[in-house]
Amino acid sequence: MSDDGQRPPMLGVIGGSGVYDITGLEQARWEQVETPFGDPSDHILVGELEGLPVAFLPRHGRGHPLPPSGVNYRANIDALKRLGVTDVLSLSAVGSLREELAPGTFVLVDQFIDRTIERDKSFFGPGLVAHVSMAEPVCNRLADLVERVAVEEELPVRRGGTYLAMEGPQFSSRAESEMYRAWGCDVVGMTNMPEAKLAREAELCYATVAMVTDFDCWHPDHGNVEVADVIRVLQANASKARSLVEAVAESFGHRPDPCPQGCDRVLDTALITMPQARDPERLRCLDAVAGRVLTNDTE
Ligand SMILES: CSC[C@H]1O[C@H](OP(=O)(O)O)[C@H](O)[C@@H]1O
Ligand SMILES: Nc1ncnc2[nH]cnc12
Repeated sequence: MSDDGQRPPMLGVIGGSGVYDITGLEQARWEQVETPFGDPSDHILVGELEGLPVAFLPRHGRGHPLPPSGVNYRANIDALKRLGVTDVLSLSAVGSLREELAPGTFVLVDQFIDRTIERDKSFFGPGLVAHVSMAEPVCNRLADLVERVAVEEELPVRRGGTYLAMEGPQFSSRAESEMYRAWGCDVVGMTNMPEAKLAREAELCYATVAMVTDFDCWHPDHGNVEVADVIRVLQANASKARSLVEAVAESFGHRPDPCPQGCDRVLDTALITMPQARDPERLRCLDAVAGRVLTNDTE
């Protein structure tokens, strides 16, 4: 932590389907990180990119053993924070719900609708209750940077869009797909919730590059989505995603600090349980996620 209380920048990258490593890391090593919430999806690849400390975590594990509902999202976010990560860039495969978002498009989503039902969605709970705002779930500072770099790299990028997070693992029925379109959603995936909620609770800046791989099942001129389509499009785009990560790391140092949106301070106003009613066991588990605001409780 620096004199002004800021943690030095460190980029965390969560790779989704088809992105199980990143390139260009110096002093790269896979590290095992233990958390009070269980095991992360895999060991975490730590190193430096363009002088910036970077941590990469494959969301489904190397080789993709974990389904979307089996990912331990709390452990993943806790582990990244524990390593010193300040900003999380999520790379995610999504289906398109819009004619103009063709496969190959990189969408910098700015909103989410959470329809997942089987996941631990909060670090907080009995013994320490917190309510963070999800009104603006994506960090604009990070998204601005990714957009600028993507434009420089001449990637087909679109700023803004709503990501519908479904439970899966089955893809949507046509009625569901049409309903998401009627709701004004732009893309559909299975993983960004509760990931974005947990990143917010952990005071991490979070942004997603949603890489469109298919038209789900609503488009009359395209067949229904299959895994093979997703992988084929992702393989065609994986090198673009990797060079985007390298370029983001290169530009990362030149940014205002602290986060203008306040992502790194949300817990200042979120805790509601009075100090005398807090559960010491819960506090111990929150050492990485919320240690900044709990130092008096745990001393
Ligand atoms: C392989 S298609 C479905 C799968 O792909 C997406 O994963 P991720 O967001 O980690 O790239 C989607 O959410 C599903 O988990
Ligand atoms: N059509 C789709 N639905 C849900 N998740 C996806 N990931 C990639 N394509 C998807």
